[in-house]
Amino acid sequence: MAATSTLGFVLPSGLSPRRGGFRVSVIRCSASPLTSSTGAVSGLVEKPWSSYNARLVLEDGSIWPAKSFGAPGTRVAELVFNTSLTGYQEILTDPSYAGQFVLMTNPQIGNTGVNLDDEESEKCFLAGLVIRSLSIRQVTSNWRCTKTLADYLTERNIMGIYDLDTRAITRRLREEGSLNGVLSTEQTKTDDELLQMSRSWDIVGLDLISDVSCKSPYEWLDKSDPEWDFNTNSRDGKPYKVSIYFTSSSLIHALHQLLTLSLSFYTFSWTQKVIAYDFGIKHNILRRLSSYGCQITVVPSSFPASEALKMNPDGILFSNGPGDPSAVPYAVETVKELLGKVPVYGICMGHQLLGQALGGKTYKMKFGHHGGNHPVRNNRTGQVEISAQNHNYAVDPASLPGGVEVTHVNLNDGSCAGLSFPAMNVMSLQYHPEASPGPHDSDNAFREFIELMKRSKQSSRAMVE
Ligand SMILES: NC(=O)CC[C@H](N)C(=O)O
Repeated sequence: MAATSTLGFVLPSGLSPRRGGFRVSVIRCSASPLTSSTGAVSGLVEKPWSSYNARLVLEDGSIWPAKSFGAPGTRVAELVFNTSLTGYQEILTDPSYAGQFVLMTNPQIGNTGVNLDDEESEKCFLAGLVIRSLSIRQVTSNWRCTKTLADYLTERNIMGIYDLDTRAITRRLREEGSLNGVLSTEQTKTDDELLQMSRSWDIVGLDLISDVSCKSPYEWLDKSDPEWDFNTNSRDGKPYKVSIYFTSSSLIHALHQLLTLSLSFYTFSWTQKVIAYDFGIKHNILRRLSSYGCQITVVPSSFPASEALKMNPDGILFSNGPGDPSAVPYAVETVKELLGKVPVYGICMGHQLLGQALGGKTYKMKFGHHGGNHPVRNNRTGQVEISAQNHNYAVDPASLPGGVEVTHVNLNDGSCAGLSFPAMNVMSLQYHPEASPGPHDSDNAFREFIELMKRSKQSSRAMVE
């Protein structure tokens, strides 16, 4: 098989990426500033090849020499590629990447360092970051930057490697599907040992949610920073209000209208109480809900449905989260218990759990969708949104019972990207309306959830009256 070098040259058959990549890289490295294993600029003149201190070994037997810029060690995970051009800090802190190495197809990573605002959770949960070129201290530049990417990863004990042919690896993943791999800086481990390690591990069937979920319930108050809030319709968290206009001069008619409108005002001005099941929730989901006026309680993945119902919520959100939805039957049971009792909204893992709870099946995709440029068609409006996505599993629409509508379709491969089951006030999206990182086209989905909760409240009020 022909191998591609770190500069993208195709090497003759028989040369492994390891040897080929190594030779060509030396040329490139001699033109770059030298770095130590933590990414710090070194004053010493080193032989460039001496900094090839890491290996990525994939289960298909390919070995990719690289330079380490994060934590040292040896870790096994599934390798996925992400096509986002920006937003690496949000990707690093998205808990849905637990159990995965993320390879960024954008070759320039680290240019803007990291800052205090772009965190999507408290920690980095991914197993490691794989990039082509690392921007180091001299060229990290942004007005919000507080730290270099290398220092950030090292402090958080996350592995990072650079200076390998990410383009060739992406092609491999696209052709062969997601591959398991081992990232190692340990020179004492042989290639064979690392290969065996990658082949004896599997993400399928692992419950990764319980490691990333919160341990006890908490209230969430933070809204999107008004300076960054791209959707003025989210009203900055103010409760919903209606304007009252009188069109009749008749006093009786006016009084009647006033009574009717005050009832609807009562409904509209009521902040929506939402319980958010944390399967690995991203902060921007919570910020967007809060900006739309919701009062949110976040609960752990194991929180009993009966307890959630006792809190009398207006709606329940099932969040994004890592790994295989079939590995967490307890979460599917919780979703089932809540179905039909209160309006529900699923995002990504939440969507997959809803798909299963409704009687459908999920399957593992070839290499999934990870990036900020996925076109999705809204079947109801015919409009196309460019969306942020991060998932390796999908709901099989053919497995769903009658009455469940596929509302959104991924236009790259026709896979199911959204569901609705009006009879039970269910809506869900396979992708990320909260973006972070990514385009904001789908933000309206949060408003649709608010409207679903309001409609359900109005109809239960009508039934009581
Ligand atoms: N972002 C997510 O919620 C990911 C869902 C699931 N872990 C998948 O890979 O499909």
